[in-house]
Amino acid sequence: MRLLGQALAQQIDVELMGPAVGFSIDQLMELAGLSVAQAVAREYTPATHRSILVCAGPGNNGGDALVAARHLRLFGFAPTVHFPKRPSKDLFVNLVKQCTAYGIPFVDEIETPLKSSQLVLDGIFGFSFSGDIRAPFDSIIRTLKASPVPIVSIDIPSGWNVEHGNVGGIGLEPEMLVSLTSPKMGVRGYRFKHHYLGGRFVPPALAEKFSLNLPAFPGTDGIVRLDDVVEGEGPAESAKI
Ligand SMILES: NC(=O)C1=CN([C@@H]2O[C@H](COP(=O)(O)OP(=O)(O)OC[C@H]3O[C@@H](n4cnc5c(N)ncnc54)[C@H](OP(=O)(O)O)[C@@H]3O)[C@@H](O)[C@H]2O)[C@@H](O)CC1
Ligand SMILES: [K+]
Repeated sequence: MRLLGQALAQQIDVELMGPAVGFSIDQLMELAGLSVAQAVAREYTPATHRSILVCAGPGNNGGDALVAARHLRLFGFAPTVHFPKRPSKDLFVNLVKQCTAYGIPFVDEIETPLKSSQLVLDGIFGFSFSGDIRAPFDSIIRTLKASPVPIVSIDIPSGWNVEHGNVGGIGLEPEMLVSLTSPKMGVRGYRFKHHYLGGRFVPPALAEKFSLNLPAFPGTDGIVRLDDVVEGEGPAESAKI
């Protein structure tokens, strides 16, 4: 697999929604979030991990988390959402409405709900994260790091540099990662207990154009389990992007 740096991940995102391919963000987010929920349900059951604290950030990684929360509810889990910084775009307003319509509660702080959660879904930051972690997410990430509740991260563990990984150890340390499109360079060599690839939406021609070398998704599944250690190596030019 070709591991993606920040600029390349963003470029592929733009091409998926560009004139040649024509996806809308709502479509991609629905498929991404559904695949995250499917991966969670593959490894955890409502019998053992019913209460899931979903932490949603201000970008599309947060949108994926809201979509995943809705599907997890349908799969028999009981998600609770913390979404402290909400974009005013219709997409996010409607995702919140949908979660509410499915009976999913929103909470203003995480300390209390974390105590009664069996799993955390980390949709705080995705491939556009950079720099030092700003409030309120700095304290959210500190609280999650101090908790023994296992974490599932969407696309990249929050707080990790997309290309250089968990710099300074400030990021989350999830036991499961669901990479989207293709794993990011920052997770190279890192061992997760469970690592899936989701987001089965890349047209073959686009995968070929960017030499993604994606694994086959089995049958009708939207997810594929990856080896525990990401061994993928980008072609020389990905390091420069
Ligand atoms: N093609 C695909 O694979 C698809 C991928 N998808 C998903 O989209 C994700 C990428 O989404 P994205 O581009 O919206 O960025 P993402 O990282 O969620 O949020 C960035 C925001 O966070 C903030 N922020 C940044 N740094 C910060 C800091 N240090 N400290 C504090 N805040 C910080 C900053 O917000 P601001 O503070 O400016 O309001 C910025 O705007 C991707 O990972 C995948 O999950 C699918 O939905 C669709 C198809
Ligand atoms: K994340």
